[in-house]
Amino acid sequence: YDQHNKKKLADLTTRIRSSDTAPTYRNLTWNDINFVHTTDTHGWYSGHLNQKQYNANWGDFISFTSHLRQQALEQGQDLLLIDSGDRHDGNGFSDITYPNGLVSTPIFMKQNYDLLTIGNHELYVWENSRQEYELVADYFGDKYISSNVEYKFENGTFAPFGQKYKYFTTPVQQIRTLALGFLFDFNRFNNGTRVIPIAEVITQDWFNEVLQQHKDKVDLIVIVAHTPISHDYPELYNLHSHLRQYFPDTIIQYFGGHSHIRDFTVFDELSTGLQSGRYCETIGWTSVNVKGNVSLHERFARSYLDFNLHSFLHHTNKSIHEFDTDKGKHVSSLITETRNKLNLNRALGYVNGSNYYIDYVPIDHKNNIFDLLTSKVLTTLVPEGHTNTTSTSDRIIIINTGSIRYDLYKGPYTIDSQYIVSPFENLWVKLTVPKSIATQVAAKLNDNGYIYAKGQADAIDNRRLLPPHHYYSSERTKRDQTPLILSEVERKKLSKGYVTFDDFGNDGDDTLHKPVVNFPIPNVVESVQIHSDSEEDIDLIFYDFITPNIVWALNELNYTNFNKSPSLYSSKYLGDLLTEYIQQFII
Ligand SMILES: Nc1nc2c(ncn2[C@@H]2O[C@H](COP(=O)(O)O)[C@@H](O)[C@H]2O)c(=O)[nH]1
Ligand SMILES: [Zn+2]
Ligand SMILES: [Zn+2]
Repeated sequence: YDQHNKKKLADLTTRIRSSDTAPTYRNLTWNDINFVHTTDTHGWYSGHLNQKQYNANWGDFISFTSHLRQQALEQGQDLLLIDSGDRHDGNGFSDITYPNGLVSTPIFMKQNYDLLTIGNHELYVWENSRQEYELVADYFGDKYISSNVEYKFENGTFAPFGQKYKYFTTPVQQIRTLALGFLFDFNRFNNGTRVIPIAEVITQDWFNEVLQQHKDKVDLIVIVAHTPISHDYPELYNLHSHLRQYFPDTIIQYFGGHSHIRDFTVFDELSTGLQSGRYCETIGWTSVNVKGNVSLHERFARSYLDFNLHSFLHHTNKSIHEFDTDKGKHVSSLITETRNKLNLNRALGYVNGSNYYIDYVPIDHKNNIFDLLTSKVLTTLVPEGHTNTTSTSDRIIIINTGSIRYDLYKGPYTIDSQYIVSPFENLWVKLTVPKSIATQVAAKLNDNGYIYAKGQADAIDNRRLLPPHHYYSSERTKRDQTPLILSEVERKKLSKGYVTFDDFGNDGDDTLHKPVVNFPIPNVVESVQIHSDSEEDIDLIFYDFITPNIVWALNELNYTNFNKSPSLYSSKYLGDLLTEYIQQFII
């Protein structure tokens, strides 16, 4: 804890002292009921050790919410903590253990959430689902809401993770609340679980009986979802139309996730949705006036808080010396101890020259990580049983961009860095196909919009498996942030960060930033390694995880004459390949 806090204090004092970088903040708007939301934390509970603007850890977050709860109480208002799932995959803190999350999830659980639900990353591997059911859902009891995801017992029966719904009255304002939880129509769940699509749930008797039973007893509906709230992703909007049949005049607050963006959308005059980014970069805030006949903007307010101590001190009006609670301090110590035990900070190499970004630069830019992978790193992939690549024949290697989880920053490259960038332990498999076909597969997989494009959200659409890194739907654009106070902003140098344009405008980010631009990234990228003109068939190599997508693309290309189960090409994980490349070459 001391080591962690000394570094943070040092960061902080430099920032506070050098007033030209001290950020300009937008304050939170409080109301009858206030919500703090996290989603897609993906194991980032240590904080971002090399990004000051996200330098708070889970212990700081616990201290922060403890002060917010106190403030709500003093103001005679309610405050609820909500999480929308995806709690590992993408950080060494969660992924270095088997199963993922073994030591990180208990730290996540130290935060006393009031409502939480399950993400798709809790469903790929059965061990994670069992941990989620037996540890997390069991611990949170009726606060864990999952209306459409179930866990299968050995006897073949199913039960929801936690509860299918929760009906309760809030402690301060006595707001009668019905809470439901939904995962998007995810079809890669392991066979010890199942996901019932929202479209099916709204036809089920149990669901409509719950709505019918509560239709005159509810002041507020809360939907905790691991489902995007963007307008061009239909599932929650279809749910909303159904709910409005039973609750035409009830306030409905949605909390979304999965697409890793900051977002706030208006469902109707009495309903909005908040989504709170990813990777402990963002804490989402929304407050709701549940009384009276007020306008949309008087009823709802939202903020996106940068996950850093400076922001937390500002919003709680605490000094660094009075901020840490005992529990927050304890969790910070636990994180430091656990990281040391896991040896996560052990350097494996060094990234010298520059950062390699996922989408801060165009996909073909020399500082784009996919350019580094396809033009350099993947050329070093050696077939199983071979010792070098000299003998490799012409080949094309395809990876899904969703498998690369974060930028590669210059400086020490540690065990943690490897998991942060490329956590998935996928085998490489191959199909030998005509060159003329192999060269079209990546384009075929990229010529489809992600599942958010209208009409493509149906269950058979296997393109859902390949979302771009984080998805800004077509109507989302990046605009310069309206300065809070022009003269103040002119005088201060803004740091780069999120500038979020949503249905309420672009004043949601609590910290003013110079916008980072997110360039579009495709579903897949390919490393084309063809050196001869021969018309021989070539090896098409890809992660075993994306086999369904490759098979889909080959069928779409009317090429069906292949063995449906590809053969093993290499068991060298991409993360290890990248590490070896960094150790071998100065990049
Ligand atoms: N190559 C692999 N990609 C994977 C694997 N598991 C997930 N993924 C990718 O992640 C996204 C979903 O991430 P989310 O945080 O947005 O839910 C998924 O669509 C894949 O692109 C894996 O084992 N291997
Ligand atoms: Zn996620
Ligand atoms: Zn997800």
